[in-house]
Amino acid sequence: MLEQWEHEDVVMRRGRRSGVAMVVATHSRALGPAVGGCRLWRYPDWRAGLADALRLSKAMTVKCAVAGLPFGGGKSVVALPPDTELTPLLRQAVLEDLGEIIGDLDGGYLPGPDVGTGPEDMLVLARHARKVFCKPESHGGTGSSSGPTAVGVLAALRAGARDVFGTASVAGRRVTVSGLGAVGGRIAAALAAGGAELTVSDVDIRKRAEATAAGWAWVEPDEALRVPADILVPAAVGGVFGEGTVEDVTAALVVGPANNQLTDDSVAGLLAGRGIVWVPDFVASAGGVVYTLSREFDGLDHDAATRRVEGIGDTVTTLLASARASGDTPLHEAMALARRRIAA
Ligand SMILES: NC(=O)c1ccc[n+]([C@@H]2O[C@H](COP(=O)([O-])OP(=O)(O)OC[C@H]3O[C@@H](n4cnc5c(N)ncnc54)[C@H](O)[C@@H]3O)[C@@H](O)[C@H]2O)c1
Repeated sequence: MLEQWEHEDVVMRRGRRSGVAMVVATHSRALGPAVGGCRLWRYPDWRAGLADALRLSKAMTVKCAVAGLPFGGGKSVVALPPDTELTPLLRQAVLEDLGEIIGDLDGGYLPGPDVGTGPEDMLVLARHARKVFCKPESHGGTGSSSGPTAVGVLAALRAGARDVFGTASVAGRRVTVSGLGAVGGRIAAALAAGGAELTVSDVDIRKRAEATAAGWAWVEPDEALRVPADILVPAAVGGVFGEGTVEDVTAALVVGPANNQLTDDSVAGLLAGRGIVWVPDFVASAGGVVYTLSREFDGLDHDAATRRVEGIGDTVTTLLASARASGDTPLHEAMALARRRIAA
């Protein structure tokens, strides 16, 4: 197993308070300290949590490199057993345990929130760790990064629309947003305000009433790829596009925040083969990390940090132009850019 790892450090421990297995994976510090969120999630077993930490930390290295950030990639995963009831006491114990591991790394891995954790949890980690990102604003942090993530996706979407349709405007475009959560909900509202014809989808049926009240069409999640659309925004879970689903996609442009949208990298070629422009998820979803590091590390104010996030649009324009010129996929171009920056 070790022979297959490209990672610099992987620390795995059973929490001494919680008894829960947890991993802190540092993929690369070639460009700077490793940043990446803390995932607190139920897994079938600890191996699945370890695999997730390895995969997600590598994705963070690429995300930071393409976004031009002087940081490396890391991730921490607390692998709760499947039937665990996460009581407030257990939550406190796992966060203290995780904080201790991060503290031992002495600033080599700088955490922030991810699936299952939020700004308040960062206060627990901060008792042990040298630096944590996204503490609540009341404690001097910048809080949740879902707003800036949405801003970055919208910049990527406009750049993609300019490339595919010749205009960045979404007025009159049929757009499907799958997943109306913290990021997808904001994207849907902004697209509707820009005149898009929206169709939305979520596994949480309560979102249907919100969507209907806003005047948006609703589709069940398993129909989201198939419904006629110009642009598809995956804003829910990963693994959306694979050999069995690429054929279903009707949109000419796919761009959204959901992490790890492809079941494997070869799917980028299948999408391109159908004439679909897919903006790599790690490019489109970098707004949160760009904003947070710009504010909390570089000390920029909100407006300046937001301008940096909007720069994701320029990155997408460049990547799509070089993909068009080379005949390679946007994924290939983005990975090549990351490799060049890491090697420089
Ligand atoms: N929040 C951020 O700053 C950020 C940054 C980078 C990437 N992302 C990624 O973007 C995605 C959305 O993040 P979020 O913060 O909005 O999460 P969230 O949990 O707030 O929202 C996700 C939404 O998707 C819905 N959903 C789950 N499974 C679904 C399915 N199969 N079909 C349709 N809807 C489904 C959920 O009910 C929920 O409403 C995630 O993949 C996340 O990892 C988020």
